[in-house]
Amino acid sequence: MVLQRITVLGAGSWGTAFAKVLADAGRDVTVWARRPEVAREIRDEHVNSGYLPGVRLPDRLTATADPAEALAGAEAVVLAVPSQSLRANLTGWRGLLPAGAILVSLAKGVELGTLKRMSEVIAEITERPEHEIVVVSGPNLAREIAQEQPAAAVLACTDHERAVAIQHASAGPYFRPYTNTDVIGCELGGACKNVIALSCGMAAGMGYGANTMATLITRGLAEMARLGVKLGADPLTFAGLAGVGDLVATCTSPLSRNRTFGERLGRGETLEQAQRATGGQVAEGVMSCSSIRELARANGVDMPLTDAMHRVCHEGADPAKVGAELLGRERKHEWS
Ligand SMILES: NC(=O)c1ccc[n+]([C@@H]2O[C@H](COP(=O)([O-])OP(=O)(O)OC[C@H]3O[C@@H](n4cnc5c(N)ncnc54)[C@H](O)[C@@H]3O)[C@@H](O)[C@H]2O)c1
Ligand SMILES: O=P(O)(O)OC[C@H](O)CO
Repeated sequence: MVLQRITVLGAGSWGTAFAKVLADAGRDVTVWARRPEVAREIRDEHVNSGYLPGVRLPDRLTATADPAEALAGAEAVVLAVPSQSLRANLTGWRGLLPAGAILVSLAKGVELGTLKRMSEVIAEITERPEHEIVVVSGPNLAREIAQEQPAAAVLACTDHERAVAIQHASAGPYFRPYTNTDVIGCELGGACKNVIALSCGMAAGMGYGANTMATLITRGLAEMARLGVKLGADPLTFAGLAGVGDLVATCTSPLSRNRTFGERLGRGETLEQAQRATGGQVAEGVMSCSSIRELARANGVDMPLTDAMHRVCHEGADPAKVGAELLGRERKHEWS
């Protein structure tokens, strides 16, 4: 399957950076931007100054604010909007999706209310089988990729052929995509790491150092793997790019919006203050801590860090008190 014409729906940080990856790999790419002025800037000036300032976009990448125009003739459609708005956006685009186009999800989250992974939401709205959906995950901070810093990613799809098609369409000198058939593990890894990154940011904001970060990353990995395995994921996935890889990148980088958001909470800001300061950029963990916590509870899985972040974000709990409670829990074996 050779793909040439690809549409990216969403012109935020990762949508634009991934569109650049595809164009640099030789694909003809059209980006849909919600705001016409963003579409115009990408199309005419080859920049997206609001999301990726200083990055020159390839000439073969164009943009429009008209979804019908963006989607005409697309062989693959990349969904690059935040998790909690994917359902509403996709419902509007449903009738415009070309038959047979491979659907690709960039979103990292679990839907509030339904507790569905993004590929499950896409399958439900489009009435397509899940094997037609490819999930992109891994340590992929958009700004670094847009600057052409080397990185790898995972393309997960239960249909290996479709994953390979997107692999061929996106592989290039600075972007190395691997295929994987464990969609559940890759999606849960991507969603859960945002919550753990919030907790690492919070710890940094409280003045803690490397030992605390390493503890949160490692125990975060333990709880996300516990949930994943319970829901049918391959435990090995969590040792890979969509697990520990993305955890390390997001939990340690000042570029991560989740980590930065958590840092503000750790410094004593309220949720509203932190939201105002991040100026509309999405920190998916803020919502996913609640949906993942609910998913874990429904499946009898213990996720103390996720529960703690829910309490800080949505119940006004004091970070220091929550930290003390985490340390004071019943003592246990590392793997129990
Ligand atoms: N930024 C990254 O480094 C990165 C990397 C990997 C994965 N992701 C994931 O990709 C998804 C998209 O992230 P992003 O960084 O491109 O987000 P972003 O906030 O930078 O951009 C979101 C885009 O979606 C559009 N949009 C449409 N409907 C919206 C709505 N109701 N609310 C908000 N925005 C709406 C916005 O206009 C914008 O173009 C997220 O799930 C994120 O976790 C991001
Ligand atoms: O900036 P964040 O925190 O949304 O993280 C971005 C990516 O998911 C990192 O892989």
